[in-house]
Amino acid sequence: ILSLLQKSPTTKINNPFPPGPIHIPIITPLIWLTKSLNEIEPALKNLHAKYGPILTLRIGSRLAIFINDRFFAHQILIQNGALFSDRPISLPTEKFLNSNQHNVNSSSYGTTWRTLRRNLSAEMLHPSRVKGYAQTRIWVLDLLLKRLKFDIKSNVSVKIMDHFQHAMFALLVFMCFGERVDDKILDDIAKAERSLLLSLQRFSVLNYWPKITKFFLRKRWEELLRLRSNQEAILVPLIRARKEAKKNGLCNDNNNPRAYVDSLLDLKLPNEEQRNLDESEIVTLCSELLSAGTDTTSTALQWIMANLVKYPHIQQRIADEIKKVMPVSDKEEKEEVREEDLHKLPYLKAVILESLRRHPPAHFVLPHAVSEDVDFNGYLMPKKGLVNFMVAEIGRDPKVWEDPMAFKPERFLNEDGTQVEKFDITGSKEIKMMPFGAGRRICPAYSLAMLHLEYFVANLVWNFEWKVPPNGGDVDMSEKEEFTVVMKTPLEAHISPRI
Ligand code: HEM
Repeated sequence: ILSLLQKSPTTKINNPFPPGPIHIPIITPLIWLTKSLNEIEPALKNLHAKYGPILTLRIGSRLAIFINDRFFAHQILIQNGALFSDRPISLPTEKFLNSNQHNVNSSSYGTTWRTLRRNLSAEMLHPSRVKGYAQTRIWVLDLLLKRLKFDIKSNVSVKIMDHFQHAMFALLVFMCFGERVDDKILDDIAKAERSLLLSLQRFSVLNYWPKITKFFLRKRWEELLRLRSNQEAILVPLIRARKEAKKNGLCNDNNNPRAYVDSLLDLKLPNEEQRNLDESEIVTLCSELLSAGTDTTSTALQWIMANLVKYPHIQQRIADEIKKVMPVSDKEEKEEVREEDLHKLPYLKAVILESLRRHPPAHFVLPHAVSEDVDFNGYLMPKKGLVNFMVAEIGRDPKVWEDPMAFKPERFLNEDGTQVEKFDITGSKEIKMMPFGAGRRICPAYSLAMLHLEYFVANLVWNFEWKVPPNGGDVDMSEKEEFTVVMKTPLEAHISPRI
């Protein structure tokens, strides 16, 4: 209770906080606290309509500022990035899972974050490294197509989300540990990661009055410990196996590109006496890569394919575009669409951008923390205050996007069908949508994610025709919150080989 009564940090700036709804000490902060961000999204939309594009909520002991305006977002994230790129101090359960803020997404804006992010960007996401995993993508595509072909033999329609998640997982596990783990281990890793992700909200209550909850909610604390040790029990053997292989000089040749774990085993933390990461921290960082990359990408894939089922003419146009770049072949098996050819497919890219605009997998970014008191357009943004952005709303702004709820890939094309001046998804010059965030904390993997989406969608359309199942009615595009914002009714499609 004491923490809920804490005063706002003292400040020399006398401006008011941005406006917000009535604050009843203890009661309203607790009400907001019990809900996830996605749960309060509808309330936030109403509050923005009432108070304008910048508003304040007190959530627990924290002051949270929400932005629903692309110019403000640009001012904060790009023009004043250094002041708004910190993360909040993690709560006890979060600290337990993120190794005391030793991963990219949770670490404070400073040397550790820079070291971890630079390592991820240089070692895994640099174009030369991404190229090194081209064979892995071919293998995963083959895996995905085989699973779909197997499924359509016995089923009239296929629930595709599991297949997408499995494929993304296989790909990221390979990039992480440098090996093709068998299906059983893959399943175990996926289950361990998902059960942690989906339980986070349930554990949040443990962060308040830990001394009391440790006693009254002992079972829940034990469950958290069990989930983490289960995750370690699965991932540590893979880390040790790679360490051994590295020692024996078996890693890092053409057949065996450098894995994320290799880079983590070599990494030293400059502001912690150049120490290496310990095993538990490596588990945390690998888990971050897997969870940040799997659900986001497979959710995006599902929304894209749902739109292609809903709008067959858009699907057909992609298929026609691909046909033009494919070599004539007399082989019985279809050739795959190669990633070198993706740049020749502007309509495909437009479809993917339109889907990320209309159905961003994340409706908010991760909370940013303010580094020092800031006078922002006459309001006080206090040090340690949280700032977040209405990502979905910003991409649906009718002042930028005509008929914003309609699915129109042509928005991203010139009249002659070429790409509109390379649409800037990073928002560095101006923000029109921000599915990957923007500025210093932007998703470091946005190019890799775009590559994955283009490569898999191209090949899924090239290999199959996707339709509504017989008697399936229309595709239900309602949203539901999980870790990402997913389809409320998961996509079920009737798929048949494309002739
Ligand atoms: C369609 C796929 C993806 C979407 C929509 C997406 C979206 C996002 C968003 C909105 C953020 C938060 C930005 C902020 O806090 O301002 C983020 C951060 C992050 N993403 Fe992604 N992401 C995707 C794929 C990936 C993949 C494949 C990886 C890893 C291989 C990844 C790794 C990360 C990491 C490490 C961060 C934290 C960055 C930091 O705090 O510095 N993401 N992503």
